Amino acid sequence: MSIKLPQKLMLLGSGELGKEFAIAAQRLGNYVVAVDRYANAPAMQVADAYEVISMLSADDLEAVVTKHQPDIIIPEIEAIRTEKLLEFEQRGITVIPTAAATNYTMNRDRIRELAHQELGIRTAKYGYATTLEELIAVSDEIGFGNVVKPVMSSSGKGQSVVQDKSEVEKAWNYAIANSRGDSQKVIVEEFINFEIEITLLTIKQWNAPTIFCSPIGHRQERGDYQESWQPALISEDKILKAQEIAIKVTDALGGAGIFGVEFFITKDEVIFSELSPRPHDTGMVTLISQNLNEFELHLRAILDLPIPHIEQLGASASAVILASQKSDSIAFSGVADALSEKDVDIKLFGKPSAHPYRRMGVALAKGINVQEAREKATKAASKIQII
Ligand SMILES: Nc1ncnc2c1ncn2[C@@H]1O[C@H](COP(=O)(O)OP(=O)(O)OP(=O)(O)O)[C@@H](O)[C@H]1O
Ligand SMILES: NCC(=O)N[C@@H]1O[C@H](COP(=O)([O-])[O-])[C@@H](O)[C@H]1O
Ligand SMILES: [Mg+2]
Repeated sequence: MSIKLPQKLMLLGSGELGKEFAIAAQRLGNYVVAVDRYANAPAMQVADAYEVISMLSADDLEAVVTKHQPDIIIPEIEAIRTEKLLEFEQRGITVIPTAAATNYTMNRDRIRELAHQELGIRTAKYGYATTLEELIAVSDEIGFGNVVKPVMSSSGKGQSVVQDKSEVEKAWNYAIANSRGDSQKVIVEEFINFEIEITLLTIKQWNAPTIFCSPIGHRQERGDYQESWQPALISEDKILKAQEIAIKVTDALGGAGIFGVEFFITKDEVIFSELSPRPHDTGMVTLISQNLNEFELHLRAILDLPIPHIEQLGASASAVILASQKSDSIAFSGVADALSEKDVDIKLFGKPSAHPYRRMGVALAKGINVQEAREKATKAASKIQII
């Protein structure tokens, strides 16, 4: 297969990850339509056209696809009416990585069943609940501490760590209140006491073997990523084990594009957690750490362009810049100060409004080792204030 350029690409979801993808796509002259639930979303600012719709509405999706006639649809978030994507695919539009893959990963339960039940991959012990009573019962089976998450959510929304029985009701209410769409189902997972958690960026190509980036280590708070670094210092045999699992899952999902495959690494085990069939937030470190970043890799894989070599450029890190309060008028201070240090870069996403913990930007750094890179990135991020 050889894909002619330019292509008309429709991004479903237009946040910071979509913005960097749109920039990569534009650099090869493609036409980008950015879609999201609110106006002036980051990717819309760099796209040829944009649409504001509910991506959970089949009618809204139909209207924008009819209007723009994209060659390729590229989901950027999980919460999309994925049944509609199956229909578009049947009508001959390419959906990345495949419509079935977006359907599997829209909810945590489907991808978990695929990995654990069908492919026999080691995951945390887990169960589901659709009422508080069920959650109480299933929590007892799984044991404490455990982690309760809505089956449809991302970036830690609605997620809590439950230490004992007295906290179950609070976790239920929090999960249901923060679930995306109309889902009332939660997953309970055994708490894994990992040494490190990693994202293995896995690039599945149309006509070439699957390739990998060097593993990315990360640290999360409230279920949301705070800093990431590359390379993650884990043993070669654990990397090979993670690659083997990533190949299994991504082969089952099919198609082409980058996947962020998440693992918990314990002293003896490599435990599959979940995956994004698209660039991963922790993979923003590749904006500084590689010759081709995760967005360029996604684009090349989608457009069947060669990836002759992925070069890791040395110890690098990213640290998030979070909002601390609600605001509709965003301005930043401290940018000059943060950029005064060598090998430090800042990306500000241009989100039009803020609320507590919303990710507004990211600081990137290179260092003589991972520890120094992390310190530089964290220090740079801390200098940026939202005023
Ligand atoms: N079973 C578990 N044991 C220990 N920690 C966990 C467990 N499940 C989740 N976590 C912690 O919470 C983080 C977020 O969980 P998870 O990746 O499932 O949520 P998410 O909302 O899909 O996040 P994202 O969309 O940003 O990838 C994990 O990266 C990990 O740090
Ligand atoms: N872990 C998934 C993730 O990082 N997704 C990224 O965050 C955006 C939503 O941000 P918002 O909630 O601030 O609008 C999404 O559009 C995507 O770029
Ligand atoms: Mg995750």
